[in-house]
Amino acid sequence: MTAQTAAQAKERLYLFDTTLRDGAQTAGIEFSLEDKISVTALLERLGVDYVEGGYPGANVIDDQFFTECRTRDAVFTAFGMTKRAGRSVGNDPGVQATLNAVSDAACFVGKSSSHQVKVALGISLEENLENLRETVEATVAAGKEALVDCEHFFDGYKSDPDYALSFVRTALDAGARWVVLCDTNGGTMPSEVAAIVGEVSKVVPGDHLGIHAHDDTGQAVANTLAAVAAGVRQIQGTLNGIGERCGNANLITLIPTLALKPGFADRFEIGVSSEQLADLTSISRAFDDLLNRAPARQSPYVGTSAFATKAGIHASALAKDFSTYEHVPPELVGNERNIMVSQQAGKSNLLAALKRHGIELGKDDPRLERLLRTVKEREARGYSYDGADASFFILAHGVLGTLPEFFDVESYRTSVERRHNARGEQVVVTEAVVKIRIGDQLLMSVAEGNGPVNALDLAMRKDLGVFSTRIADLELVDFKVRILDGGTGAVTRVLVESRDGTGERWYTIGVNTNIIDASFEALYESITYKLMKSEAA
Ligand SMILES: CC(=O)SCCNC(=O)CCNC(=O)[C@H](O)C(C)(C)COP(=O)(O)OP(=O)(O)OC[C@H]1O[C@@H](n2cnc3c(N)ncnc32)[C@H](O)[C@@H]1OP(=O)(O)O
Ligand SMILES: CC(=O)C(=O)O
Repeated sequence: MTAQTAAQAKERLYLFDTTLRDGAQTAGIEFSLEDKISVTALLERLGVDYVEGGYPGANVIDDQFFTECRTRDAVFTAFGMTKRAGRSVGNDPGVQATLNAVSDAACFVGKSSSHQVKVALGISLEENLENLRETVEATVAAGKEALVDCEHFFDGYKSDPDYALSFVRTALDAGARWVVLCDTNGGTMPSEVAAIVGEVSKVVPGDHLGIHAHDDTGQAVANTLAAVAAGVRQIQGTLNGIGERCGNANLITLIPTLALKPGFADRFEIGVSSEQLADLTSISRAFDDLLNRAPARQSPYVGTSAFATKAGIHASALAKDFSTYEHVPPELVGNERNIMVSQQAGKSNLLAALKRHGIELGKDDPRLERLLRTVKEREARGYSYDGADASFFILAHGVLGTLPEFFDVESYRTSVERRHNARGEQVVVTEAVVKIRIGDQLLMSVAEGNGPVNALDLAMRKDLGVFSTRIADLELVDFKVRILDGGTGAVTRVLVESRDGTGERWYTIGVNTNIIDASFEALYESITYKLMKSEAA
């Protein structure tokens, strides 16, 4: 068999991301509308097939999201629950909200365990199947791809296999494209998943079956792989494994396993290209930055420790051949090995990042070595360029000597005053004064804001002389602060997210012991990036 026919013989696996739906059920995580739009962009960068954007009708943000957001390539999916008993689909506001959302597909959850139907819904088993059938038929009639999440499927199958299977069959007969077998409580073992999916596959074609696994025994990824090996062809999961309770199957772990490991890479293909795979580490860390949390160092494939070694014996063997202590080359997933002898790997990483920004450098260019040292020195002080690509772009141009000098902030001052106003009410007034030099011209601006950073931002952008029109559509979307333990005292890291009229979003970073100055640095770089972008345009 030639390589081409071998590739053709591979079966397609479909990746369904539920970061914005099940992930939104994670304790401690609340997505804003802007967060949801940013996560969607990350998911499209990654190359998943389906993006489940949320639950229309459940809250205002999800309603807004489904009117304001679209996906480019992925199937945009709205979530909902099957219609309630005793009313028609047309009279069920929940079902209608899901069907009326602007989306390509609708995924409805229904209970496939007879025990759950009796206890949690309190309706007859037949009514539950009827609710499912009518909901799926309405979805198909609305011109949408229909998916059904079979809630409590594995527990339901263990206690009443006939009912669990009749639920699956009803969904398919009504026109569902996918029926997704859910380990809702997350307690099923991989051997049980393999056996049950094996049984289901005897009566339902695998290319209609999906798996949705929770991580309550730390085996969501193992359960997902067991299900794929036993026949399912759609995988549900989330970025970095967030989700209800202990989380969902982690797509960031599953994707490289499916793409690189024997038993999967040779049998299946996924919609993630090798270039997208090489972006995996960056996407995972950008998502953590968006959540305002430190990435887990020991995350498989993408953690900073995933390819790190401290042991001298390992380092010596690695210097001879990296495969001695690495299960896959880190660059395949965009990570880097972290050992004393790894200067080449660091450079390769930088070369890839520079290329993303249209900067081509030779591997022997001495400026690359200087940039690598600068990045490492700054990361040791608290900078993190994985989630701040625009700041990396500016840093690179600075080190390469190609950073234009648009404007210089000669000085700034912020003040916060708590006082009584004329009516005797207590008010807090914040003000910023900024002196900006553009060539020979000195401009001074004053602004009041909600707080010192807001005032500083407004003052900086109030009058940028000849550059004012070029930043007119610049908008600050988000502002995140994290206190880092720098070892010698607390350091503040500020991440600013900006966008402009073209819809492009970029991230800049500032680090300082002083939160205002860290914010100033991130704001200044955001404006500089925008000016460089407009210059290139
Ligand atoms: C396994 C999962 O993760 S499924 C996804 C779960 N996600 C969420 O629940 C997050 C968003 N949910 C919400 O905002 C709210 O729960 C809403 C808007 C959907 C519903 O709110 P409410 O109408 O106030 O109902 P509430 O949340 O209290 O209870 C759920 C109701 O749905 C019913 N229900 C649950 N699943 C289904 C189903 N598949 N089909 C029909 N009805 C169902 C329950 O019996 C209960 O009805 P009851 O109040 O008559 O007993
Ligand atoms: C649908 C879903 O989230 C579950 O069953 O866990």
